[in-house]
Amino acid sequence: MAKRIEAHNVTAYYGAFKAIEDVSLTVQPRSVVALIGPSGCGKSTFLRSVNRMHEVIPGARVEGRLTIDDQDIYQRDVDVTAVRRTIGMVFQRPNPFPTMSIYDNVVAGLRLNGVRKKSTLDDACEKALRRANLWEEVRNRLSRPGAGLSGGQQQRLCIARTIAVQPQVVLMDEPCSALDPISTLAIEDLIVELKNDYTIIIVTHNMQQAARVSDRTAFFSIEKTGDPGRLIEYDVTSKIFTNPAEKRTEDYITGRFG
Ligand SMILES: Nc1ncnc2c1ncn2[C@@H]1O[C@H](COP(=O)(O)OP(=O)(O)OP(=O)(O)O)[C@@H](O)[C@H]1O
Repeated sequence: MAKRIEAHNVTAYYGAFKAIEDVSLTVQPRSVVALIGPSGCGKSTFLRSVNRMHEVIPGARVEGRLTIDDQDIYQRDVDVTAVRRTIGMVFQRPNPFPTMSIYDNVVAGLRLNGVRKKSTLDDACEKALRRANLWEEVRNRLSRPGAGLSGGQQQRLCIARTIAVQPQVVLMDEPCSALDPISTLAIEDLIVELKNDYTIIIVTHNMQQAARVSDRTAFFSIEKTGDPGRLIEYDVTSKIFTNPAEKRTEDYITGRFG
């Protein structure tokens, strides 16, 4: 199920502004990669280019090659909706559909894909909620609004909604930044578990989080304001945090800059 992601010289623009330049990296299937770096260095931009969300912004475009198991997702004949279905995304703030029940939130994507059979939806709902470590907490209130859950539960609901459509890659953009420490640890445990089935890329400002959940870490940075973000160093997470090859990485992780 999980897929390998390869970026080759990915450059992304917002109109004339080049936000990231020549980013090349490979993410192995069933692994977690953390993207770290100072604000504005292009972590979210890179993340959104992996499921073709970047181009949703007017004037935004991507150059270079991005492949998912050798399929170039920017090729002209690629079905963008299919790409986004394969590559799920979890955002900074939990964003359950506010008027929908917990159940309807989880199966929303399946319904969009045309699944109507109640038993199929029921099974998928339970499976996704179990996978997201939320089933026991919500099994008796599936018809209640998703918006009535705590922040941490809402984020796990959003993860359940994302995995219900069986993506192969899950992108997470600071998924814990709005959560308390206990909910954060629950999400981190979940990320580590989900790695058994999915390829995961996570943007995080929290170095301990990157160290706890990721196999590899990519450090992005910018030289000066107005310059594009670049990938400075990409390596096994323990190496990045204990013995980075680049001085700029060391300065960042030790808090000397950024
Ligand atoms: N919609 C947009 N239109 C124009 N420029 C944008 C847009 N979104 C981001 N940018 C710019 O692109 C650059 C990279 O932004 P991005 O959000 O990818 O950085 P980031 O590393 O994720 O930052 P942060 O850690 O603060 O979330 C920044 O200079 C930012 O101002």
